[in-house]
Amino acid sequence: MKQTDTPALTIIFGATGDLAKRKLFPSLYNLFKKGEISNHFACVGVARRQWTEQQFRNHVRESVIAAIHSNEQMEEFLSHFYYQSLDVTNTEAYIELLQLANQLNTKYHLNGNRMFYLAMAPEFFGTIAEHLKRDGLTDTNGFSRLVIEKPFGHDLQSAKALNEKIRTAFRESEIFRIDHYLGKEMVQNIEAIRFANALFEPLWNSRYISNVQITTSETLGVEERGRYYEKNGALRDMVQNHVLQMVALLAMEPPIKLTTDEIRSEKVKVLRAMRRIEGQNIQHFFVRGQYGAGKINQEQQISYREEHNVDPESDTETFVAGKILIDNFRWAGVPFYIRTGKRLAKKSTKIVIQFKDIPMNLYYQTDQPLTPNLLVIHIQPDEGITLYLNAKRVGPYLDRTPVKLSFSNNRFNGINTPEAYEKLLYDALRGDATNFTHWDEVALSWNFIDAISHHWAETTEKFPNYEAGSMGPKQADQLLEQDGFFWWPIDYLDVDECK
Ligand SMILES: NC(=O)C1=CN([C@@H]2O[C@H](COP(=O)(O)OP(=O)(O)OC[C@H]3O[C@@H](n4cnc5c(N)ncnc54)[C@H](OP(=O)(O)O)[C@@H]3O)[C@@H](O)[C@H]2O)C=CC1
Ligand SMILES: O=C1O[C@H](COP(=O)(O)O)[C@@H](O)[C@H](O)[C@H]1O
Repeated sequence: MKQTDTPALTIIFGATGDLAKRKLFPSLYNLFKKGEISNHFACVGVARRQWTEQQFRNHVRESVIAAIHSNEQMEEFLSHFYYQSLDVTNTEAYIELLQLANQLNTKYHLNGNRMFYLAMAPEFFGTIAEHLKRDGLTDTNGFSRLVIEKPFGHDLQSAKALNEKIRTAFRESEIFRIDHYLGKEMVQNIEAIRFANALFEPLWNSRYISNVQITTSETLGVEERGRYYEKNGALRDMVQNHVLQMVALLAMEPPIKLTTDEIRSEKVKVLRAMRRIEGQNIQHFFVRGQYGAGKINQEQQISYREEHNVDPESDTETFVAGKILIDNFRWAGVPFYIRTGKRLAKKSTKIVIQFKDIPMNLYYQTDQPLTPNLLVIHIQPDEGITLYLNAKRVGPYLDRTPVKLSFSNNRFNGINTPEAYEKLLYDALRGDATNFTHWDEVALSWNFIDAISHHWAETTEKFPNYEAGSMGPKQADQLLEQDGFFWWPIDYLDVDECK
């Protein structure tokens, strides 16, 4: 059986919350079943409510069953779970946690290794980190790692303040900032597609690529997260982190080695090269939207302003489209279009690389342009790659027709590709920080985003400006039309539609 052979105690702060229930416990269970966390593992759940150990174990069991409908090895798995009721703002409480950590260290032979997972509201991140150090939890003869959830700050200034606080207790190499998109199979595949194929890398530049399109659309609204979303909006919630990380992976230079530091250093260069758009100019580059009522899959949806915990006159954006320019030798003049939004027509994340037209059309109907070559990376829910080419249509005429070469990861790896959180937890336990964001990346991303959010805070938009079930406001289409492009429709691109 495969084992990380990394004994460790995982302490989850916010263990009774939504993220722990939906993502963390099912991921730990999968790792346990696959033998990827060893028997030398223990997990302590921390939250305020006064649960017994048994109540907590029942909660973990229910969470796992609800998420992955499996009960196998469950009792053995649950026997590694403990609970500590604690208010993280209470200075006294950490002493008991330290005692429990020490006991479990002895019982499970954990070599003093500790991973602190902060699955709580961000206002607590700094306080917890400070207490962990002050009360001796980080003072261990094994490793001490902090896994920290988003949002990492609200803007550059608050992110810096948070970073300074956590850096009093943890070195940069001990901090694992989660961006769950970096745990997705096909996001990780971007590097392999680019750097393991002789076919693409020579073409991966402004001479051959006309534009890049990244769409990450959701059918969900804000669900129970209205309070959080009101303060953040789509720009901070999705673009600052997930979308810019995908841009960086697509645009970076080949690293000299596939190591954490080399990859991060190339991503940082892309984020530095992104043109910072300011003031009135922003309206030519970025579009915001907010959903009104509408239908998705025949079901009527309410408008954003009617959602729970949302201001009925809210100006928070639930949709962003933008054009990003990367001012370096490779990408000068190539627009990277991005869009993300809630209550759109379909749940889908796709990247389209559109190649430039060939210099001359020799085929029948030369007055009509050939379909451009496209490379589509399907991130979710379908996983795969499609290459759109032109081929000769069967028959006597020199006519051509578009054809697709498709690879579906679902068919290749089976449908159960590991959940992003499972991979990221595994990486953090092994100490591999490649798929976590370095502080420099976070700071540069905020610097880019702040210019837009500041401008938007000073100006208004007529909201709502798109219907639930559509693909966003019409201004998002105009953003491409002004450059002579259009968004490739996501239905047309679906991998499973391939003939
Ligand atoms: N849920 C999701 O899908 C995602 C969440 N995230 C991030 O993960 C983090 C957690 O989110 P989520 O799980 O949704 O939040 P929840 O509100 O569901 O959970 C918050 C948790 O914190 C505990 N808590 C609150 N105050 C205290 C306190 N003073 N002392 C100790 N425990 C406390 C709560 O338990 P109790 O009330 O018992 O104290 C609960 O376990 C956030 O940073 C969020 O942005 C990121 C991506 C997705
Ligand atoms: O980080 C977040 O991501 C989810 C979308 O994640 P996905 O894996 O389902 O694409 C988004 O709904 C949420 O608002 C945001 O905080």
